[in-house]
Amino acid sequence: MFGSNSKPVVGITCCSTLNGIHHQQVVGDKYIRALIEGSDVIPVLIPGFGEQMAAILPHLDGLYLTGSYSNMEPHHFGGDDLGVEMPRDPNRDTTNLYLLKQAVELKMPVFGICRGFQEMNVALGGTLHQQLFTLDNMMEHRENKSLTIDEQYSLAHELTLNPQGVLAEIMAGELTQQVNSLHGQGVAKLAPPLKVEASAPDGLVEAFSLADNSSFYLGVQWHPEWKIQQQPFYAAIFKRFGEACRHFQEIKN
Ligand SMILES: N[C@@H](CCC(=O)NCCCC(=O)O)C(=O)O
Repeated sequence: MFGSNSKPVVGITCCSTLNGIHHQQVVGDKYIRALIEGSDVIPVLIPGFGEQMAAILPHLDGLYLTGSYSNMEPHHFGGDDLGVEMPRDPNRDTTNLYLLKQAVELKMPVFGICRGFQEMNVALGGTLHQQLFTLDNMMEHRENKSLTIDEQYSLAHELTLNPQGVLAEIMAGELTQQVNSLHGQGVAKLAPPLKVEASAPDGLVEAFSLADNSSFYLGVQWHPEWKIQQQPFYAAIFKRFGEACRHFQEIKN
């Protein structure tokens, strides 16, 4: 986008929020900061205005999907509307699901976190548990909102990596890691093109990538963007995404 010697450009899709009576398009500062510091790329924000936003894709070297307190609307994955009050962001749903399918076609590197991870699964035909916390034999994956922010994002459970996955490769075969946990939904059916990269002690899918490794498509349920300098595992994931974007930048033309 900015010349052949420049850093890769990565699109970050926005959330729609209300600021007073005004609708706004926003991305959390921590997500942008981690991308700049950890992946060494130039971030560009993509507003959630639907399929027309795909016109930006030829100018990008990667796509990055953040977490959000909002939940995907269940009709996107064939789920029932449970009739419960929940934060929604239908503009983000439609924009991200469309951009994800296009990015896979282009073999563009994609990295998604928490809600972004859930969107990546649904975009390729997977489904979600809408209320993990009501299921038997599942751990509590939600944060305790009465705690400080540092406490909420502190390490919460173990993760077992797939020895054949990219995460295991990044961590030189160290198959046990620790991660934070701040979500109420989770993967029910994994989309057919995906393979499990990591799982929680209760068996929940915590990370995935494309089974055929045809492109970098890494989704993680936890929040590696939180203080990446303090967690070598988190920093290594951002570094690897940056490398994938640099490689894509080199080969795409
Ligand atoms: N709403 C979904 C996804 C959870 C999620 O992305 N949380 C992000 C919290 C705020 C942040 O750190 O950006 C779910 O509950 O599963």
